[in-house]
Amino acid sequence: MAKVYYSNDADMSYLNGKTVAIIGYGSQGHAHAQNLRDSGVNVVVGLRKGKSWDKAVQDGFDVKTVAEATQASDIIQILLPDEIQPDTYKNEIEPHLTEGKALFFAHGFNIHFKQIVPPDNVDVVLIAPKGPGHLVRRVYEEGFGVPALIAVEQDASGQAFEIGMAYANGIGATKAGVLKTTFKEETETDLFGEQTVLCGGVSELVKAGFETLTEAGYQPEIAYFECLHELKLIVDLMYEGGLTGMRYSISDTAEYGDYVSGRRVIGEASRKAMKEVLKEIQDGTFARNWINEHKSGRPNFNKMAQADKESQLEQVGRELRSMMSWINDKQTVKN
Ligand SMILES: NC(=O)C1=CN([C@@H]2O[C@H](COP(=O)(O)OP(=O)(O)OC[C@H]3O[C@@H](n4cnc5c(N)ncnc54)[C@H](OP(=O)(O)O)[C@@H]3O)[C@@H](O)[C@H]2O)C=CC1
Ligand SMILES: CC[C@](O)(C(C)=O)C(=O)O
Ligand SMILES: [Mg+2]
Ligand SMILES: [Mg+2]
Repeated sequence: MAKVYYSNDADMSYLNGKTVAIIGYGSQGHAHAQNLRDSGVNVVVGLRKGKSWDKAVQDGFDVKTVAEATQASDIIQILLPDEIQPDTYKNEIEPHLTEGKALFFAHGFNIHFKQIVPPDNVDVVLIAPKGPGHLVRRVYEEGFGVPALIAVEQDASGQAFEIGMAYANGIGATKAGVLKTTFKEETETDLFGEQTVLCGGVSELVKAGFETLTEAGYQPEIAYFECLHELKLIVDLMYEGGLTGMRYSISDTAEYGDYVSGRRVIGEASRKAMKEVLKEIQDGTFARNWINEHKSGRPNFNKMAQADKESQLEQVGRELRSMMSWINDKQTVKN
């Protein structure tokens, strides 16, 4: 079982006299910066000129270039998109990463796959909230916290874990619980989860269900409601009460169908495919492919994204969501 740490295990004095640079002010960046500031920590934000820069200034932060923010700080939390991090690190962070500083991440990809190799004389720590940044901020404002993972890859100071726990406390995570892991475990399980279940698995399941119904002659709008729209209702029930909670709320007819048909759809073939995906994550094949895809201008990524955007499922979805006043879909085209 994972070891879990709470507020009593954190000592904020490890951040006394220290400045934290939050590099990036997107989903995670704005939440870490604001929560730490509200917890009394001295924060600067590192960015390039643009939308996020203006927002961070508007939110009252001392905003600097990434190089200046790194220079001015003791703890540097990199909250840039993962594929951008290696170049920004090389050009703007590494030259100012002097002995005794600490490099923080919210996802282990670049350390685990050696796209960033920090010097031996700095701490390397992971604080990964298990929720999107806007939830991390909202729950903190409500007086609670979102659970997070903590991992130490390099402990140059001898205090890397304690500094990490103080940081986790500053963003509110210790109120919920902070689970100890490693960069390897966080990276591999995060990639596995998003590819096979949360993003890749669910998207393909939805597409397959929608196409099966429409090919059988059912109306696309009805297929959309049954295979995508209602997913949220079911996921919300799972989120609140696990599989048992979800099954408590659905009809017995649905529950019986769940038991007898679910495993026919996600059967041995899917489990075998999941094992293959996991192996390619573990042996670095996926990381190598993604890094090369990004470096070569993302031709396949763009092609696949475009194909799904133009699919009947997405066209019907945009139309139907425009009828739903409570949904804020920035992509919905209203007639
Ligand atoms: N999103 C999430 O829920 C979670 C994310 N993570 C991890 O957190 C990290 C950050 O992800 P996320 O918050 O989603 O990222 P976002 O895409 O939301 O934000 C990225 C930020 O980086 C800035 N940025 C992009 N390129 C540069 C650059 N070249 N120089 C300076 N600033 C730049 C962007 O500013 P601009 O406006 O200028 O583009 C923006 O402020 C990643 O490691 C991710 O894996 C971990 C857990 C959950
Ligand atoms: C599930 C997607 C995720 O892993 C996340 C928000 O945790 C990501 O990389 O965006
Ligand atoms: Mg994740
Ligand atoms: Mg991820």
